[in-house]
Amino acid sequence: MTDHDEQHHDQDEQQTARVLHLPSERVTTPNTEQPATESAETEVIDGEIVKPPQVGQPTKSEPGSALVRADKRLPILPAWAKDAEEFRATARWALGYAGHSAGFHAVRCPVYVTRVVMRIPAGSLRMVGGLLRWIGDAEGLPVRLASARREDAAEYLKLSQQRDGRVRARAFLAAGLGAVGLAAILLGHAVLPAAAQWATVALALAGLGWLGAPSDKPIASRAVESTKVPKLTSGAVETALASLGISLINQALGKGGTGVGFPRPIARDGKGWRADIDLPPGVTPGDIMERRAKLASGLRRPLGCVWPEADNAEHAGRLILWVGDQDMRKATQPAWALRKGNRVDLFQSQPFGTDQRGRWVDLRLMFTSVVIGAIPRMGKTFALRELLLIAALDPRAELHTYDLKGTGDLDPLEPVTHVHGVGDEPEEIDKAVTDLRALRDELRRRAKLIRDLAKQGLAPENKVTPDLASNKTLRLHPIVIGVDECQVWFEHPDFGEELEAICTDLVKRGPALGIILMLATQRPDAKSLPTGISANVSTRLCLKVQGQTENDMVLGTSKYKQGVRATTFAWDDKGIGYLVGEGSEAQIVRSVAGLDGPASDKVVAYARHLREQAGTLTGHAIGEQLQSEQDSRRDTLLEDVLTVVPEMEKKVWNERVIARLYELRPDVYGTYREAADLTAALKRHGIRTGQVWGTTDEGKGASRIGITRADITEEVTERNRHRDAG
Ligand SMILES: Nc1ncnc2c1ncn2[C@@H]1O[C@H](COP(=O)(O)OP(=O)(O)OP(=O)(O)O)[C@@H](O)[C@H]1O
Repeated sequence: MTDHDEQHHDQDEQQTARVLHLPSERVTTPNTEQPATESAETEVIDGEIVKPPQVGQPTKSEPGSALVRADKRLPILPAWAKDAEEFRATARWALGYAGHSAGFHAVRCPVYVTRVVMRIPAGSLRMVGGLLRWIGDAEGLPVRLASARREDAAEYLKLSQQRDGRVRARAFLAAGLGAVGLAAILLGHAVLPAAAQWATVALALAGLGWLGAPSDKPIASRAVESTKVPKLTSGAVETALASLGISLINQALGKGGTGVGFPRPIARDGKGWRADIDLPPGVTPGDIMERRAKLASGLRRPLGCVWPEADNAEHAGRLILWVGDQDMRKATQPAWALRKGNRVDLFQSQPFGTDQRGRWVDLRLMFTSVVIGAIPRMGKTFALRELLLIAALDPRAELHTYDLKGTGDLDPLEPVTHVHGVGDEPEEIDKAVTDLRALRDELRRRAKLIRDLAKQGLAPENKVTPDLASNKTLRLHPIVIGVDECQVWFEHPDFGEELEAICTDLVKRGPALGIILMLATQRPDAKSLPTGISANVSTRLCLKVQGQTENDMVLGTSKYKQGVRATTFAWDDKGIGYLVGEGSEAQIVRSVAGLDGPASDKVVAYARHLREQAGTLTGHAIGEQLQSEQDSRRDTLLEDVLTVVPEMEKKVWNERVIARLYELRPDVYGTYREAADLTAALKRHGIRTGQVWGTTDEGKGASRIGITRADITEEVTERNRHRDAG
């Protein structure tokens, strides 16, 4: 997307301004990148050629003011203070932490009191002993003894005199303080209320008890040790890194090594701790991510809490380690704004899932195409169905849903979908072929229409705008096609190539024209997800996969090398995957949990209600069947009749037209046996047949049922005129 596009989109958003959700992070940002291709590794996609600096040469100073420096400014406020949701989460954590400590100590109060009482004698002795040692100048004793051992009479005499003076002074001071203390006690006893007196006595006894506690056994136990979420410390991180068995790290952490760097303090980030780590030279975040389970073991945390990531904005050795308080797969997700139904505008970003920090990640479906890949049972269908549910909540969107596995996972969408295919039986494949051929024609119609509208200044970016999509007469509403287990189509022996060609076209040209293709597959390889499609798709979601090839097939070339590895997900990480949105960095996202069949039914019920109000229920949703391939061929009946009846033949008997039609297309017109068949077929096109005069092969004149060519010409002309206008 160009800047211009984005500006326009912003305008669109302003025009249709309606706050649906306050995202903390947008997935959709302007995309200037070309989709990854197989050759992307060797191609310069974007950027300028920069001469590498010569070693040992002085680097040129940057032009401009001496005050302008390339120093990186750290944010004034920490991330958690800038986002309302995060602020609340952090405050909740702090309050919880304080509450826990308070509760912990409150429960142990009787134990603490007993400990204090038991330690009062020892405390008293310690206090008296300390006082006597102070008055007797005990600290000077070793020096005096040393001078006595050396038999240095002069020095000993000097030290003794000093000691005598000090003892005298301290004795007086102690006696004075004692007298003042006694007077204060008597005064307090006379003037203070009884409660204050008891409190003072208790405080004094507590002080004695505290004094009597051995230093290795404090009176209060440590509350933090018993909290479920220990603070992440640099020491813990280093221990965990050292447990990974990476020799470069072990060298760095060993004696005389450089250690690992912590460019900023470990701090709270959302519902967890974030550590930015400079790994030793030669170690990449990918090396750590591969050993996520070992890292979790080293940190003594559940696997679902430990999320190492590469920081692509920094150098290749910078790791961001986020350690959540709770296992991501068990953490309760904040409520999904669309769960109870909500009108949606597909031109705006909608909440799709939550990241590790529990923040919503939004996705804009318009102008995109989606591929979802994962091994079976990881939540692929749930994610696809969620996207279709979001689409269903925009009453303008026309849905085409294909559940090629045939288990009915997409059936909840039946009340709103325009075309619904289930399974891979021949008639279902026929239906899909017919539908996709029609969609290809629709794509062409839209391309032409957008071109015309752009000339009139109505489509400034040569793509569908919210206004154009809402204009019913233009028929530029969003069309959303969701296909689960799409490999069934592309591997089909007869139609595979054709379906692949159409889908490739839809992925490439569809987004600008308001056609959104979403494909999900459990076997992301070149056959089930053709490269023409995988290279051009703009939004990718990859749940757990087994290897690098599948990873890069779904997420884009080189993603594995860059450290974006969906192979690191565990078997229990259901619904958790890497999401690469349009022009945005890969991020870990968990799709909406608990969006099962009954929950989907509720969303669909609302979506249907919206469509009933908007009058946009069509096709399968209102019981209309998609015209079969044969039916759609009959659409060319009028043209075919005009082909077989030359202009000079004004009127022709039905039987003769049927014979000629059969010669033209035996497979289509083989079912026409008598004149009435043609009469019935023409009637569906609004054409009436009647008695017409003609001559038999033997030259005899007769009146039989036939057509008037002019009626058909008129109807075809009229229809073409309407189609062009539409
Ligand atoms: N966001 C999520 N949070 C928790 N569990 C989830 C989430 N998404 C899906 N699941 C669970 O994962 C399981 C598998 O989901 P789903 O049927 O979508 O997998 P699939 O990859 O499509 O499997 P298959 O290939 O067999 O169709 C379901 O039981 C579902 O409850």
